[in-house]
Amino acid sequence: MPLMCSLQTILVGDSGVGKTSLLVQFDQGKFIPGSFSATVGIGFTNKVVAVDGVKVKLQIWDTAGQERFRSVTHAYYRDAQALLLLYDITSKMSFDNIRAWLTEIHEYAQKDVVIMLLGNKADVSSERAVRTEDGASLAREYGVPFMETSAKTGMNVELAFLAIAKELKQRAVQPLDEPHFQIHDYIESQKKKSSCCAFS
Ligand SMILES: Nc1nc2c(ncn2[C@@H]2O[C@H](COP(=O)(O)OP(=O)(O)OP(=O)(O)O)[C@@H](O)[C@H]2O)c(=O)[nH]1
Repeated sequence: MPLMCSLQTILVGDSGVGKTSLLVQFDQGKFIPGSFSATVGIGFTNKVVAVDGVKVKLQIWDTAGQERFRSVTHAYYRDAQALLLLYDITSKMSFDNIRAWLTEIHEYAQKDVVIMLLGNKADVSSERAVRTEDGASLAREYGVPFMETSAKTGMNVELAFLAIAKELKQRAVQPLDEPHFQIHDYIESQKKKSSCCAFS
């Protein structure tokens, strides 16, 4: 299978929402429970995924959510083609901060960056502080796709990254006058499928 393109994706959101855990789950298929060790600065992982018969290399940058690293991470926004913006469904504050994150993204990232909103820690339903419909409605307001994920169980983790890879790959190969791949429709159809079938 030929390697088609290399794409840069960046994970952002408040400290502790689960950015590193999401990336570890996607890359290694595991969740490391226990004490929380905040990311210092920035790290990255390369992951090759197959999209419609071609290989796409995702270079995924994992940023530190802590305020004191903000100027370091801004520098990486510029080169990103996609951005996964996370909040924690058990933290209302992390959700309330999403608007501020989006303001920063619009200031520093490329105009056509693909943004996806993720409500992580969906496995911790007993401590839920943000309703699914509130996440969906904020995403609609900004015109970005949305899903809830769990870095612990793996729920929707692969789907989030593969939807991004598919969107970016389509943008890279598709002439502008052809009908565009619809990331929202794709995610909804895959969410319905995933309750019964493997991702394809
Ligand atoms: N139950 C549950 N815990 C999670 C999930 N994702 C992350 N955690 C836990 O939340 C804590 C913070 O996770 P990290 O992945 O380090 O968070 P981060 O967003 O990378 O934090 P910074 O590096 O400071 O920006 C850790 O204790 C994780 O084990 C999840 O989906 N479910």
